[in-house]
Amino acid sequence: MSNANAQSLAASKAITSAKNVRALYWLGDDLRLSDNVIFDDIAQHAQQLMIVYCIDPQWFKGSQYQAEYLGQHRLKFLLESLHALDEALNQYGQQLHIVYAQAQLCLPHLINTHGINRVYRSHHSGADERAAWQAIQQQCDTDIEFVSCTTQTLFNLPQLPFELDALPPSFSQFRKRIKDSHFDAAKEQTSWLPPMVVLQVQDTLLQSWLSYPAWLKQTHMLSNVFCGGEAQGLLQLDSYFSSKLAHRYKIVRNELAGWEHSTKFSPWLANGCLSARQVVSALRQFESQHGANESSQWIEYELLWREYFHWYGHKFNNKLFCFSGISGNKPLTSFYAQRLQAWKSATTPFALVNALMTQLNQTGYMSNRGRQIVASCLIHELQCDWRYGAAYFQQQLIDYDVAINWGNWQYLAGVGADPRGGDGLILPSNSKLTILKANL
Ligand SMILES: Cc1cc2nc3c(=O)[nH]c(=O)nc-3n(C[C@H](O)[C@H](O)[C@H](O)COP(=O)(O)OP(=O)(O)OC[C@H]3O[C@@H](n4cnc5c(N)ncnc54)[C@H](O)[C@@H]3O)c2cc1C
Repeated sequence: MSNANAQSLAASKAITSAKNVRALYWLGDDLRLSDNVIFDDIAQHAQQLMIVYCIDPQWFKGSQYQAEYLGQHRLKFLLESLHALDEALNQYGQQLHIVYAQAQLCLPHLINTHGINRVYRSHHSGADERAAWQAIQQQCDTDIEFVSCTTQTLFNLPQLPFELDALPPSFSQFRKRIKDSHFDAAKEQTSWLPPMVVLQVQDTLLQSWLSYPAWLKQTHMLSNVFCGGEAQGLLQLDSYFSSKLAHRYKIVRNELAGWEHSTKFSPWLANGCLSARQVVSALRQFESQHGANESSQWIEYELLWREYFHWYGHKFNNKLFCFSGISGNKPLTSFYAQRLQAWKSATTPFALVNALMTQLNQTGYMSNRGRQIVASCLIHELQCDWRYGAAYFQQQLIDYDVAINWGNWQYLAGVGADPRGGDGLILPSNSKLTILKANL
């Protein structure tokens, strides 16, 4: 199934007229009702609906890079986002079913036992997520329709002025190419959703998936300044643009700490509680009221970095996780257990790195410049394989986003896009200490 919204939705409309649609919406990084093309399509074409989010038990097992997929801070933000969405859905007479099971295992079962004939999913920039989507399709009858739509990026694939295979090799070229392209404005929330598909609760398999372990609910013990959910994301959007902070963004965005030095939209964007289009709409409104300057425009520039990495993830698939990245050149680094452990536990010889890692460990967030510093330290000072750092960020960051995270790590390791750097921080190897000294 193509990810092109226009094409998949047009196809789904043609089929819709002929049948009664019992839809299943498998949620991922699209935890919102507003500006969500999938909910809009469901409202128009489905007669019944089941909404599911799968928490995969594998997420809590160690990976090959000695980190979990999902740490406590991420889990807390995710659960808050899911519960907020469930509450919002209740207003529509709907419910979010959170199942503790691998999607490839439980979704085909749910689809087959509940007479589902159409499945929706947001098109994901992660290779594993896309593989899971394919695996589910292969386990279902061929007359079930699978519809995948873009909800994370500004542009849809057909709106890009090039084929995905021809994605420019550097961010600067990407930015030039899309300069005159247009994306859709953010949309309002749907006013209606179809009634629920009634769950076969006597099904013992389903019962076991619905009763997820008690420890999963313990994350409220953690305190954090960030709170997940669409309403909280919209509140942060409103709060940021109600002030004049955007007029100073470029000047202060590289500060290492401070709530107001950057937008802090990333956790909500990563979980899809906010859309990039909503951010751009709010930014344009701010600029029409208060005027644009270099700083306010720089917010859109950073969102284009995000956009670039998303399409980069779509294009390069598993190369995102390769030691030699997309460049094919292996960095001169290795795996050093003790150095990695010192880095993770904030006990390196570098005070600044330790302070930043402590911040990450305690909150699940770190500023962009902080991330660049600790990543450069792991790669260039401690000479560790960059993938161990990327995997630790994956576990810890509440704004973890597969393409942005692994793309930025590749970039800093010199094996990704634009390896000579476009953001002013990539250092030649003989000046690797400069970054630490400059910030001490
Ligand atoms: C090694 C490393 C790993 C990173 N991992 C992630 C990640 O997993 N998830 C994530 O969202 N960001 C990641 N970033 C990018 C960036 O650090 C965060 O997006 C930013 O710090 C989030 O804070 P903010 O929302 O206040 O950003 P702002 O400075 O206010 O920027 C606004 C938005 O622009 C986007 N953005 C900003 N910087 C970047 C960037 N370098 N690359 C792509 N998009 C950007 C984000 O969506 C951000 O919310 C990483 C950066 C590095 C160096």
